Amino acid sequence: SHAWGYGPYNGPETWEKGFPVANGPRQSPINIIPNQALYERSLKPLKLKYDPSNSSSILNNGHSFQVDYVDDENTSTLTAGPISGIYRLKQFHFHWGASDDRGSEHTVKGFMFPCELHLVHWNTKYPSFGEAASQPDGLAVVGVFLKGKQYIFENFDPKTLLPVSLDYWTYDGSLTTPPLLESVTWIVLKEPICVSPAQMAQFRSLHFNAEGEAPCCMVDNYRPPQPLKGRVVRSSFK
Ligand SMILES: CCN[C@H]1CN(CCOC)S(=O)(=O)c2sc(S(N)(=O)=O)cc21
Ligand SMILES: [Zn+2]
Repeated sequence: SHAWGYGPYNGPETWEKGFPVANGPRQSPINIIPNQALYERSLKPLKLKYDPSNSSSILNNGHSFQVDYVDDENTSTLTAGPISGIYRLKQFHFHWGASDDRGSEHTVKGFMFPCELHLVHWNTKYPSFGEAASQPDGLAVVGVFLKGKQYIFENFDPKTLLPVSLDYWTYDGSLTTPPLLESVTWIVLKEPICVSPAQMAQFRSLHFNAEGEAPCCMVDNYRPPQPLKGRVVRSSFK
């Protein structure tokens, strides 16, 4: 079977063939309707602790580009928020559009941002990332919207990718790419961060395919919103 992707013949509408869970009860992304979210004051603030020295590599995996982290210690972790226990940062990556009118995976009242960052963490109650990825409480992904504006990065560690406010929406969902595992507690931050048009142009200059082949720009690598199927989205803020 041909590999999954985002094109007309292997895109999100075809994924159910290889991955029947595509029509499962807790698929991601979703459209977030803020005034239908349930404020829960018992939801704790997120605690994100990142050690920049844990970053190990950056690679184009043919679907996005991702920065991988060394995850054999609790030095870059997500705790509190809607989760219990300690989740370790495994990698972060992005999804974006061919133009600024689309690209994010989650939408807010139908609004699409040009880009969305995903910080992927796994539950250390399981022996490994791979094991955690198949458990209903195995992963926690922090989603951050990106919008257009001039934005300078002073130095580079995941903290600099986070907005001032860590107010968030949370719901039980899945990977947004195959294998679409329904193992993700989604934590979507309300406040976007800013990137410049030049930075978005850099994203759009990446390619889906390998060097030497006819270049195919890596754009529109997002899955559209999936049915809520009765799930409740909770918010950490009023
Ligand atoms: C291109 C492949 N993407 C997936 C690879 N991984 C799954 C590994 O299965 C054992 S993963 O856990 O690193 C994640 S998180 C994620 S999203 N967009 O929901 O945040 C997609 C993937
Ligand atoms: Zn993602």
